[in-house]
Amino acid sequence: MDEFQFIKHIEQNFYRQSTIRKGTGDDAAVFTQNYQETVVAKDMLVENVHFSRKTMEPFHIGYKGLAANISDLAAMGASPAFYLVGISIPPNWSIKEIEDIYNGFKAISNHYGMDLIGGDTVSGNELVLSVTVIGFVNKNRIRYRHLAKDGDVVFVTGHLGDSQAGLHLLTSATSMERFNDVDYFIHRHRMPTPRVKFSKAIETIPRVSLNDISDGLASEANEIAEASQVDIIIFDKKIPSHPSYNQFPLNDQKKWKYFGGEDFELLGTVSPSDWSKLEEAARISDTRLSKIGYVSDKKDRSGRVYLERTGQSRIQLKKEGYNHLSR
Ligand SMILES: Nc1ncnc2c1ncn2[C@@H]1O[C@H](COP(=O)(O)OP(=O)(O)OP(=O)(O)O)[C@@H](O)[C@H]1O
Ligand SMILES: Cc1ncc(C[n+]2csc(CCOP(=O)(O)O)c2C)c(N)n1
Ligand SMILES: [Mg+2]
Ligand SMILES: [Mg+2]
Ligand SMILES: [Mg+2]
Repeated sequence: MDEFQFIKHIEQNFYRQSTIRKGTGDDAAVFTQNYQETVVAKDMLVENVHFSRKTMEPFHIGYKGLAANISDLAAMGASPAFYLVGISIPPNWSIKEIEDIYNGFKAISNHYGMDLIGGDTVSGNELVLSVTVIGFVNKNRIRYRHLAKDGDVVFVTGHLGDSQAGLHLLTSATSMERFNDVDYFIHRHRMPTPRVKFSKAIETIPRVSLNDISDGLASEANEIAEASQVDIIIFDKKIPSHPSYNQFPLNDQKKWKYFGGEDFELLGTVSPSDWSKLEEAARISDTRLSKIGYVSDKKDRSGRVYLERTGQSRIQLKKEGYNHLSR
């Protein structure tokens, strides 16, 4: 199969989005849009950085590559519509394996009614995916990070630390039989759920600041605090974790839930007067929701995040976490 046959092979034969005028098959894609805001994001997945052939099957690579991108749309309040895929294919990957990556894309794109409308195919030494997603959101419902205000409630969806726990189970030398809920943690690592349902369910709330957790809670909370120029206080004991999470070494538990990343949960802030609406949205979207802290209303704020631990002094939670260029 050559490059052009490959493209023919992965093209969709019908489109779900009615706004599409031209998908794949010309020099570029064309879609029409009139009243909503268009939201665009790109995230890459690189062999031996984001995954190894030991930790992920090809299907998972495609699934997670698109899930990470959809998560950024959810973090802006946008509904996913389109995606484009740049792929560099090494000679030692079979066409069957590449097809399975695309089966991963198809599985999750199907779920959100998304269409593949373009991309690029090249050969290379390592498998690299560069995915671009496009979504839409109503003008006054964009969930910028800079929207946090004094006195807001700080919340997070789901459980934190699961993804790195899953990676640990996949890579550590100790036998998996020693652990409970192995399949759960591995699934959370390989096939994370972007919180689109929750993001749509909170549409009735006028102001929410939101960030998705790709680099860890500490990093993402600092991004909200810096962008909004507020101080955030987080309660250590309120961080939600899976009932079996306490089976891992204490140090790892702490490391993964604050600095691990790849959980793709949503972290945000909302006015206390809208908290009950948020709870209702969590209920109807079947999403776990936890109140984990608050935005300080003191005057001397500096865009920092602090961690409150029972019986111990308050410490600053620095912007540490997964960082590609920390060298
Ligand atoms: N190489 C680049 N060129 C142009 N803009 C970039 C580049 N890398 C990142 N950005 C932009 O910087 C901002 C922050 O990107 P970042 O990747 O940190 O956010 P994210 O996608 O939410 O996190 P993550 O990649 O950890 O999932 C975004 O606006 C992004 O588009
Ligand atoms: C084999 C293997 N080794 C390490 C990791 C951990 N990891 C890689 S990228 C990342 C943060 C998010 O990246 P980005 O900022 O690009 O979204 C994390 C936690 C992994 N998943 N697989
Ligand atoms: Mg990114
Ligand atoms: Mg993000
Ligand atoms: Mg990152």
